[in-house]
Order: sequence, then structure tokens, then C-alpha cells
Amino acid sequence: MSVQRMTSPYDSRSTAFEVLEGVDLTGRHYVVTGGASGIGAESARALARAGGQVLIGTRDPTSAQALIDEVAAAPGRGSVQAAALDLTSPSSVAAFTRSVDGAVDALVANAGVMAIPTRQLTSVGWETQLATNYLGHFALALGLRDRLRAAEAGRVVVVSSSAHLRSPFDFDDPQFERRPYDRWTAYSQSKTADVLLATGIAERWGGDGIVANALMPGWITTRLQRHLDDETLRSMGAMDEEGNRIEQSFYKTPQQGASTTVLLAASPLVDGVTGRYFEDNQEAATVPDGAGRTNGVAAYAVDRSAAGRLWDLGSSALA
Ligand SMILES: NC(=O)c1ccc[n+]([C@@H]2O[C@H](COP(=O)([O-])OP(=O)(O)OC[C@H]3O[C@@H](n4cnc5c(N)ncnc54)[C@H](O)[C@@H]3O)[C@@H](O)[C@H]2O)c1
Repeated sequence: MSVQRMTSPYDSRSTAFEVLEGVDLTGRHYVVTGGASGIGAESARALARAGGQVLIGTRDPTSAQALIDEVAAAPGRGSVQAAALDLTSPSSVAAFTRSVDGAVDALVANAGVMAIPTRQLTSVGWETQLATNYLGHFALALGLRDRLRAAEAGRVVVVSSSAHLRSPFDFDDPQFERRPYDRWTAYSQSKTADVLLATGIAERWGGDGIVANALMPGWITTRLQRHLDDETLRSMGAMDEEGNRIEQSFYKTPQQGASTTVLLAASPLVDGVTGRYFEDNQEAATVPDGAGRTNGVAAYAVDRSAAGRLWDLGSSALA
């Protein structure tokens, strides 16, 4: 049976402001991880501009002060606040969730790290990219489940990446204990885990009225690329021989990069949509595997049994 793909009137060049034009989020509450920089900051800005009350989870709440002040200075808008959250620390995630009361209309699992050069482990013994991008967000979603249930139709939005097309989740060796550590495979696997997280939540929490979707924001120059050396940036076409960053037509601005996130977090156009993967404000096609592809969602990332297996693995790590 084929299911019709969701479409929206927006495309790769649409901004987060455009996607929420005419949408009134007054009285709605949003949690955005990593919302003090990059795509997360633009998502928070757009949600607040539409009237929403946004709580940013960030390791350093002072880093969100400029955004908090900017929104506070705009009368008639929503608000932005920030609280400490380190996704690599289960106790930090627990403290953050305890500080949230009332309903949460959407959790935006946006924070992430990419291509850490060497294998690093967190306090729970997980490789840092997987721990940050996936496990911390899994713990956060579990901690906020009641808050999402308290909303009329709680949404979970997981910011993944087309990098997931480069690697399925390796259940035999997720922490690179037996295979050599590869920073790109580690990132790609963590982004597959992100799609599986949305798939698992959609499957398990639908009875609570909670929906969950994942997305690829597009390519955007942010601090995410800070671990990349000049040679890698040149090979990506992002730097010239003199070391100047190149603005390419396929790169988006952070405002454009945040558009698919806010569509899924707050637009009525996707009411009730769940278990899907979006890019450029459209639902992506499912492809058999990721080899050689830059678009679409790999079948292994939306596989329900893999999502269940990962749920069990994450639950054991947090127990
Ligand atoms: N920029 C791109 O081209 C691109 C492409 C595909 C996917 N993404 C995804 O978009 C998301 C946002 O990335 P961005 O490009 O805005 O980069 P960014 O570096 O500006 O934002 C990432 C945020 O995550 C936060 N973070 C990192 N580790 C954390 C931790 N342990 N606890 C709490 N917060 C932590 C950082 O402080 C930062 O604010 C990421 O999930 C990334 O994988 C980005």
C-alpha cells in the first residue's frame, strides 16, 4: 500500500518566518535544544515571533541572552528563555526536565555535534556524537512525555541530516569498540538514530496524541563545521585556496535552514502528520539504502523493528 507523501507550499528557499506567516502561537510552549546558535536560534526566533513561548536548552544559558533581549524588545511577540542542558549528562537532562512545567506543544531536538576527530566517551560510556545527537534527546523526550501529553497535540521534531544516508545504525558495535573509530560514520549513525527516534516515538506515543517527525535542514554554514579542517572544507567546496569561505548556491541561510523545523513544530499544515521525514519543507521519498544519495530517507532509518531495538538500547543505557 502506498501512502501519499505530505507536501507544503514551501520549498528549499523558504524562510522560517515565511513558513509561520499568519500562524498565531500565542499561549503555545516550545522547547528547543541547542537554541542559542545556528538553526536552533533561528527556529526559536521564528517561533517567538509568531507568539510562542520558547525555552532554549543550552549548556551555557548566557549564550542565549542576546536572543532573549531581542525578542523581549519586540512588543506583541512571544518570549524566549534559556535553561542549562547538557545532553551528554543524564543528570543535566533530568534537572532540565524537572524545571519544565505546564504543557509543551513541541520539543525540537535540534542540538548536535558533527565529526569529532577522535573517539570520546561520555559519563555513560557512549561515544559523544551518538550520546549528544541521539541518547540525550531520547532521555529528554522521555522526561517531557507528560508535558507533551498535556498539550492538545504534542509534537516532537528531530533534526537529523542527509548524513544518515551514509550509515545504518550498527547494533553490533554502536560505540566503535571493535571497529576503528570514524568520525563521519559516527555522525551518520547518530543521525540515523535520530530518524529512528522519531519513528519510535510516532509508533509508541501516538495513543497519547503525540506526533513525531524527523528532518534534514539543508546545508548551512554554522559552528557545526568547527571540527572540519581546511582541506575538508575545500573538498566540500566550502573554502577557496586562499582560505576564504565560499557561499554556494546550495547552502542555505540559517533562516532558510530553520524553515522545515518550524513547519513540523508549529504549522497547522502538518497537523496529525507523524512518523515522516522531511527535507526542504516536503516529505522525502523513502529510498532502499543511502548509497550515493544526498536526498530521501533510507528505509533502514524508518524501520520500525530497528526503532524498537534502538529504544531498548537507549533505555538500558539510561537505566
Ligand atoms: N548546518 C548544517 O549544514 C546541518 C546539516 C544537516 C543537519 N544539521 C543538524 O542541525 C542541527 C543544528 O546544527 P547547527 O548547524 O545549527 O550547528 P550549531 O553548532 O550552531 O548548533 C548546534 C547546537 O547544539 C549545541 N550542543 C552541542 N552539544 C551539546 C550538548 N552536549 N548539550 C546541549 N547542547 C549541545 C551547541 O552548543 C549548539 O548550540 C544539528 O543537529 C545538526 O546535526 C545541520
